[in-house]
Parts: sequence; structure tokens; C-alpha cells
Amino acid sequence: MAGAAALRRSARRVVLPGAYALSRALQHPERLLSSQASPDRGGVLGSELGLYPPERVRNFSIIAHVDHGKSTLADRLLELTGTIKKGHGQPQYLDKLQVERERGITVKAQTATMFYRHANNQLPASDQPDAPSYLLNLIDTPGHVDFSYEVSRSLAACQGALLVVDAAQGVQAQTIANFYLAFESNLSIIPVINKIDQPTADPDNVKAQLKRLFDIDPSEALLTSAKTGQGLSQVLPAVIERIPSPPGKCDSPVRMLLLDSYYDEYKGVICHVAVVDGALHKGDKIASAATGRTYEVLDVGIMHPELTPTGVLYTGQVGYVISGMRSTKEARIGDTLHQAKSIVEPLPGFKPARHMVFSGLYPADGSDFDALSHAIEKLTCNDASVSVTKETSTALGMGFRCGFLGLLHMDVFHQRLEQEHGAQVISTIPTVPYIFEYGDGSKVQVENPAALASNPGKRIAACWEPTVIATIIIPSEYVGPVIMLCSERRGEQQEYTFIDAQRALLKYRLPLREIIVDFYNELKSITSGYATFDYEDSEYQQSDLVKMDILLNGQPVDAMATIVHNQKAQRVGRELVDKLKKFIERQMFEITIQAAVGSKVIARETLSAMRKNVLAKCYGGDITRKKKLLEKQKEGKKRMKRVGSVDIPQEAFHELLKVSNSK
Ligand SMILES: Nc1nc2c(ncn2[C@@H]2O[C@H](COP(=O)(O)OP(=O)(O)OP(=O)(O)O)[C@@H](O)[C@H]2O)c(=O)[nH]1
Repeated sequence: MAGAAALRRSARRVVLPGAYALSRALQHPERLLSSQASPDRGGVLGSELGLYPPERVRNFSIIAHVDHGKSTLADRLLELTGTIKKGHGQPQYLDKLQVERERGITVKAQTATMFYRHANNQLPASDQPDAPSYLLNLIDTPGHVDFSYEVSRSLAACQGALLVVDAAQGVQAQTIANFYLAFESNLSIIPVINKIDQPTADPDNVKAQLKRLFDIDPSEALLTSAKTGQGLSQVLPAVIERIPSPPGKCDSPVRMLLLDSYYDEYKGVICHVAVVDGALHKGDKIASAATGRTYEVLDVGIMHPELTPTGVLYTGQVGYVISGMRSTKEARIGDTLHQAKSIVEPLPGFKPARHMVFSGLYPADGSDFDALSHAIEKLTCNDASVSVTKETSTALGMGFRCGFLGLLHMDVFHQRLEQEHGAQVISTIPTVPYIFEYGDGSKVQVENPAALASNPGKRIAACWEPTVIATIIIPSEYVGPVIMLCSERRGEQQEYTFIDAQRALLKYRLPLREIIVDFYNELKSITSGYATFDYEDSEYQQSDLVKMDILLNGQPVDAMATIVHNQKAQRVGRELVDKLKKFIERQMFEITIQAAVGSKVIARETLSAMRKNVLAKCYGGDITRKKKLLEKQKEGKKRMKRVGSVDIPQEAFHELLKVSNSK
């Protein structure tokens, strides 16, 4: 380590800030730090970053179908470069969120900077003391369909991607989606066939699939096992040799792409940025191209893998900036940050996230509104892809209408609200954004069915619903049942091909509403878990939609209203009414439960009256026992929502959610 320290000192002496440092570094590559001499965590200094001109930087991502091993591979690369210690005790270092660890999925894309000495593979490293060192930015991405927005965002900062494919499972639906995202972003793609240690691994078959589907030359594929370490030593050399260095002008005023932002209680808003041109120093004044606001750079550094201040970031590098922004609303993802008072061309940015699913979120106990509001605000600071607007429901009181990228995203958001903020929420039936046109030609986007009055005074002339193009990959014996499922869900076949001797690829246009919860579960169950599924959003299509109300004792419960296809209204109405009958406890009066479309009742159930007197259970005059029972009853009441005179338990809302999505 003494040698490493000496190297660092000498490096500091020779390096001057800015472009000059870069040109000096280019003239003296022998002075670049080796990975062995790479700075220990927290010790990375700006002067050392200056030793990595764009030619010695590689920004890449790992993309794959869910569970094919991205995060494990990322961990191995971090270990290999000494960025984290081997066996650091935490599986999947880059999966930081609790929900990510629990569910084993990656939700937020994370970035880590690594230093790697690229020695010639033919010679022992000890014989190559001058082998050049590289700065590698690895961006881990989520694999689930809901988070493809995160994937495309991460790819914007990259010039290449490792496309990881499980050697036994082969190409799956998200492999295809992710390949096209990377391909359309003009990235160099390095195919990595992972999990070759598995007994059922068939790398040759996977190579053939890659050739057939993506025209990838089989000789380009790397064979690895992130578990045993086999083949991993080829990965980083391939990154350096096959992925181009980031383009950008070192001597221009600083211009960077805002990749992501989150709020840290102690540090404030932290922005992840990719520096496209110029260099960024602590103390610089920067401006946002979107808002025009200016900020002073209070701290700047790299993720190595934790925040490591460097005081500077140079062209092509990826890191973080803290600049006194008050909220993540100021840090718009995809925005261009640039040197204040300079005129720059904004970078292309990203397509704004499209909210596919909307749901109302209400505090389980009405008096907790402020607490829920605070929790949602905090969470959206870290997940800017959720849209939030206040709404009021007659049944549930004050709450929020939130837009999510998909159902998993919604689930994850709920889970985080409960786990990280202790919030207890009731959520309403998820809905997709419909478009309704009235007789007078005016159009509205409906994100809350309750907002669509049954008799709006205006005649509804037409309705449209969003559709998706779904890609499904299945073993060929399941083609029949899958085709049946898709037509039940109002799907329209677009493509039917075979990707190898055993597996078929189906493409369907499906109404988004039909797939938003239970489609994937059902698809999995009819294919014994073998189907994989991905979708991309597509156009709106005209459809015969109706609003269905649920009435309790004749009163509509706004939070239970839903929009359904006319043909399915009867079936959904019956199921909702049956479910409610099961979950609403008998009360001291009769309750009628009805589903209605307009003024027409399409399903009805009656719950007979019952008198429930807990105190009757208390014989004699034991007052403490009576009190306890009353307390218990009060607790139970807290978890009820009163609609008119009817108490509805929280579970009823959750159960409705399942019904309305299964049909
Ligand atoms: N046998 C074997 N198992 C592996 C290998 N690589 C990863 N795994 C296992 O595969 C499972 C999924 O790995 P992850 O790294 O979480 O997969 P991922 O692609 O990051 O998944 P998401 O983050 O959910 O998209 C884990 O149980 C890993 O331990 C490998 O090379 N061989």
C-alpha cells in the first residue's frame, strides 16, 4: 500500500486541473494509476480523476431479463476491481432498497465507478506495471417491465451494454425488449451467456437464438458464471476493447445530463449526472436548461460505490452533484445542467415517463392524512416517476390519486410507504387512463372512474383505451392455451414465430386494462411458469366502455367505481358484489349491495341484519373486561370505512382490487 500512496502523491503533483490535466495525462499515460494502486474508498481525489480522459473512460450498463443474473454479475465486477470487498456480506450490493432485497428485484438503477487496469491477457499482470488504468462506470438496471423507463434512462449515459442471457433459459421476453432499447440507443452490445455452471446450461442453443433474433455473431458471446467466477476475467477487457469511449468536448463549458435524483435527509438533493462536455468543479455555478435556475456546486464526486467526493468530474465521467436544490422537483430527470451564463444546446433528454396505472391512496385512518401526505412526499422525492394529485372521495375522505408505471411499480410504492414510512393505506381499484369524448367534441382523460359522472349532462360520444404490444415467449406446447387467454382478454394477434425448435414467440395487441394485474399470473399458471412476458405501450383504440358503480343501500361508493368493457360488465359486477358480500360483516340492519351501469342494476346481493352486542358476552359486572372489549371493538372500527351507514373493512377494498383485475 505504501507504493500506492506514493503513486497517488506523485500523481497529484503532476496533475493540473481541467483540460490541461487531461492533455498532460494523455502525454503521460505511464503516470495513470493502476487498479492495484487505485485509491481506497473515500480517498479518490479530483486530481486523480483528471488522469482519466474520455479515452480511458467506459460507461456501460448491464441489461437482461429478470433473474438472469445482472446484479450478481455487477457484484462480481465490483469485487474484481476492488471496489467492494469480496464477500462483503450483503448479497447484491447495488440492490439497496429493502424491497429490492426482499423481492430479489432491482427497482432503482444504481451506478458505481470502478478503476481497472487493463493488462494484456497473454502476460502476467506483474510483468505489465505500465498497463493503462481505466475508469469504468457500471450502471445496474432493473429487468422488470414496469421499470423499462429506468432502463432507457440508464442507457442514455452509456455507450455500451452487457446483454446477459441465462444459459439454460435462453432469450426471454425482456431480453428482446432490452436488446431493442440498447440497439435503438446505438449502444455496442456485448452478449454475455451467464449461469453456464447450471447442469441444464446450453450455451450453443443460446448463441443460435442470439444469431437468429438479433443477428449477433456467436463468436462475440462471452460465457460466464457469476456464481463460480468462470469466464468473468474476459468481461472487463471486452468492455474496454468493444465499447467506445464517451464522446464529448473537454474544452467546452460544462454540459451534463441529469440521470436521476433523490433526496437525502442530510445532504439534500443528490443528482446523478453524466458529464457530456467540459469539467465540473466544486464551487462552479451551474444552471438548469429546463428551469433556468442557477445553483452553486456544493459537492461533486463519484459513486465508488458510495458517494465519494472528488471536487471535480471531467468529460465523459458519471457521478453525483449536490447543488442546494430544495426538492427533487427542481432536479428534472433528463434535464441538461450547464455552466451558468453560457448558452448551450440542451441534450436530447428522455421521453417523459408514461403513467400506465392510476390508483387512489387514502389513509386507513382518516386522521392520518397529514402523515400519509408527508410519507408520499418523501417517497416521491426518491421516485420521481410517480405522479401525485390530491383527491377527495365521499367514501374515503381526503387522499391522493397516484400514477404508476405499472402494477409492480404500484405494489413496490405501497410496500415502501408501509415499510419505510409506517403508513397504512387503502388503495382503490387500479385503472388505466381512458379518453372519453362528449357529444360536443370535447375530450377528457379519465384517471379516476368516479370523476366520470354517470349522467354528466353531456352525452358520451366515444371512448378510447390504451393498448400495449405484448411479447410472450413460451414452450410450443403452451401455444393453444396462451392464444385462448389472449383472445379472452380482447387481444389481437400480430406475430407468431418460433425462436428455436422448442419455443414460440407470440406478439399481441392487448388493451392495457386487460393485463394490469392478473394477466401475468394467469399466463404463468397456464404455462406452468414457463412463459415470459413483456410489453411496450402502443396507441389508444376505440372501445365500448362503461362506468360501473357499486351501491351500498342505494348509495354509490365513489371509491369502488370502475370502468369496464361493456361485454364484461355483467361478469365483473357479479364478482364484485359477491366479494363484497363476503367481506362486509353483517350489521344491525339489512344491506343491499348492487352493481349498476348508469341506472341499470346488473348484480345484486342482500346481507341480512344481525345484532352484535359484545357486552352481552360479559357476565357479571367485571368492568375492566367490559372496557377491554369496548377498546377492541373501537380498534376494529378504526380499520373500517363508513360509507353512509355501512362499515366496510379495509380488506374489502383490497379484495375488490383482485376481482376487478382478474377479468
Ligand atoms: N447457478 C447460477 N446462479 C446464478 C448465477 N448468476 C446469478 N445467479 C442466481 O440467479 C438469481 C438471480 O440473480 P440476480 O443477480 O438477482 O438477477 P437479476 O438479473 O439482477 O434480477 P433483477 O434484479 O430482479 O432484474 C440469484 O439467485 C443468483 O444467485 C450464475 O452464474 N449461476
